[in-house]
Order: sequence, then structure tokens, then C-alpha cells
Amino acid sequence: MAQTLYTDDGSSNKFDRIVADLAESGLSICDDFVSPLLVSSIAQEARELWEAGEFRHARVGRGASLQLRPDVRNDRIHWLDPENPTAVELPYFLDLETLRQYINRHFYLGLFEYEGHFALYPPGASYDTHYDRFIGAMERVVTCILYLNHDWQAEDGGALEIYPGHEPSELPLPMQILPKGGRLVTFISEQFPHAVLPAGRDRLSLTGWFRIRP
Ligand SMILES: O=C(O)CCC(=O)C(=O)O
Ligand SMILES: [Fe+2]
Repeated sequence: MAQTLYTDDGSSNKFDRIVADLAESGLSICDDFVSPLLVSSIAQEARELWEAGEFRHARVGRGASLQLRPDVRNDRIHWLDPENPTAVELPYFLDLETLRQYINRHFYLGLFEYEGHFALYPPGASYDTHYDRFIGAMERVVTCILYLNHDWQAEDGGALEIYPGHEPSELPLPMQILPKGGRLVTFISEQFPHAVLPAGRDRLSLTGWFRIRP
């Protein structure tokens, strides 16, 4: 019931609210985590990288077992370098750093670093049900997905679908979350299997993970 500690009178900030949601259910949906102006600047940067041919077909697995499996996922990704952010990425990465500190302070998770990539799902592309933390990627502890789509509507499809995992959950699962611009979805990576449903238009996001030391 951590949420009852936080009233919506402006005394709690977005980081407090995310941490309270994670404590209560392991999942947080935070609208307007990023301002519309910043969403459109980051989306434009991603578009320019896409047009410059800087995206690659995403693969599944890890290390030597990485493989192209368009039947499992067929988004295109571009890895970012959080150590050398562009001016456009910087405000978001600074917020993520604050979020990392909040999460560590509340859960003693020892989150140590962040890795992230842009992901573009062309119309019809999807990602089958999976966990983000699996043998070979055990250092991924918390997933953070920022959506970069202007004016996304239910009829555009492309929801993130979250399913019940091994642990009992307070949430009404399965649930569908639309990839609305500025929305940040944060969850405990090992807790929820999830999938990306096909969309009718390009679907852009910045997906990342807080990691522990391997
Ligand atoms: O974009 C999303 O909604 C989820 C993406 C995802 O599950 C992943 O990249 O692991
Ligand atoms: Fe995922």
C-alpha cells in the first residue's frame, strides 16, 4: 500500500511516484515523464539516425547465441552511448540517473549502470512474449521504456502487453499499455513476461535497462 503514502498535492515528484508503484506492484506507468518538446527532439534524433542507416535488425539471445529471429522480434534498433549523450539525450539520461538513485535508495538493488537503445517497429512488426532478464542477461534488473510517438491512438495498435509471471501480482493482468509519447514504463525485469503487439504505423521507443555488476 505504498501508494497511500503519496498524495497528489504536488508534494511527491515523478521519481517518488515510480518508486511507490514499483514497491506496490513491480510496474509503473508514468505519463509525461518527458515533456512533449523533449519527446519530439529525441524522436527527431532517432529519425535522423534511421534515415542515415544507423539502425540494425534486433537479434535475440546473448553473446555467441545471438541470432536473427524475425519470427520472434522484427524491430530495428540503434544502441546509445550513455557515457557520451548528445545534447538532446542528456536531460533524459540525467532523469534516468536520478531514477536509478531513487530505486537504489528504496530497494537496495545496487543498480550500477544503464544500457539502452532506440527501437523502431515498422507497421506489422512485433516482439513475442519474453522476459528481459534471462540466463545470459541476468544483469538486467529494471526495464525502462520511454515512448516517442506523437498522438498514438488505441486503433494504432502496438500495445505493450504485460502478462502474469511466476509471482502473484496486484495488477489486472494481462494488461495493454499504449506507446504514447512521453510515457515511461518501468518494471522489475524478472517479474513480468511481456510482448509488443503489431502496430499500424511506425512505433518508436527508447528502451533500456538498469543493470547490476555482472
Ligand atoms: O517497446 C516495448 O513496449 C517493449 C520492448 C521490449 O520488450 C524489449 O525491447 O525488450
Ligand atoms: Fe522486453
